[in-house]
Amino acid sequence: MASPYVTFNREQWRALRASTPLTISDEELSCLQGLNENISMTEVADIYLPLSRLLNLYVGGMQELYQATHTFLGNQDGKVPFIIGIAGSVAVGKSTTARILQTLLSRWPNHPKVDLVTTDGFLYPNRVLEERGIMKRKGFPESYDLRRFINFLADVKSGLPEVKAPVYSHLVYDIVPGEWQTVRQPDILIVEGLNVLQPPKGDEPRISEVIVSDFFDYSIYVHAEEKDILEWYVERFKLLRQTAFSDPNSYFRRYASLSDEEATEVATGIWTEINGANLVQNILPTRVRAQLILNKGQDHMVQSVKLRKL
Ligand SMILES: Nc1ncnc2c1ncn2[C@@H]1O[C@H](COP(=O)(O)OP(=O)(O)O)[C@@H](O)[C@H]1O
Ligand SMILES: CC(C)(COP(=O)(O)O)[C@@H](O)C(=O)NCCC(=O)O
Repeated sequence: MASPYVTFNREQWRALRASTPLTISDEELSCLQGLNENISMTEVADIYLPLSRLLNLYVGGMQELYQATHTFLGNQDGKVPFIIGIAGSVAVGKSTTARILQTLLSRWPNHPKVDLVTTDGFLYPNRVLEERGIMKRKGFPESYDLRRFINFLADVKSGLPEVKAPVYSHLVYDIVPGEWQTVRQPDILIVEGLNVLQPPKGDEPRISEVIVSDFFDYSIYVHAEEKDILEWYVERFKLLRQTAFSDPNSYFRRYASLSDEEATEVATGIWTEINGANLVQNILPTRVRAQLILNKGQDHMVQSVKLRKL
């Protein structure tokens, strides 16, 4: 079967930036660096600027279509946000990709308001996970309140003036009761999480079932070799000892005093038992549904980009 994707190497992808002059100010550069001090600015220029140009063309196309409908109907309905889904493993770089795109996309005059929501807010609270005996399944499909997530997306897409998403804290490792993120009719909403391209539950998809990706206007999968992702996961875990784990409110206070060797062992154990298993069983199989795949190398640099032809 012919591949539905066109593959670009770095040079070919970088060249796609050329036809629209895109410049980035020093202020914006330092803002991006502030998101993640490890981001290389070459990477932003070569990979993420062309991607923001592609997305800008898609958003512009959709805005024109909505305008045509409004003209035809003679009404002035509320704005409908363009929704971008970003999928991939724990620690592959979804949040970093999402925040770079949020910053770059908000520079375009026709869609300045770009909001970002992470799907961890739709995890069940620990109390429910404990009741169901699935505390060690955080991030697996059954750990999310899918109905709530779908309702949230439906409300955003129907143009409601204000839609609230629950908030998850990595520090306390639980949903924060009474805390909400409010989405107010952005031009673009980026939705980032492990599960955003997941198919319907069960072996037999029901025809009437709505799935998360039905609400997406565009979808991106961030991919890397599992051995590299594990390395980034362990690295991040070790760094957290000096930051989040040392906080008195941290759920993982006991990890703050681990030696390098112990930290590597604990992180690798969590990876094998939870995040790696979830990657293989539930996340990687969804890659084929993405409209665009970013293939990252060991140094976090994108080596190739796959773009769906249709
Ligand atoms: N483009 C990048 N360049 C350098 N480091 C990166 C890049 N993207 C992610 N990282 C690093 O990899 C780790 C995982 O990234 P993160 O965005 O938190 O992943 P996720 O949201 O998928 O869990 C972090 O330590 C982050 O600093
Ligand atoms: C919170 C997560 C499930 C990610 O959620 P997402 O925002 O992708 O929906 C994940 O980061 C996590 O905490 N996994 C559990 C195992 C671990 O502590 O790494």
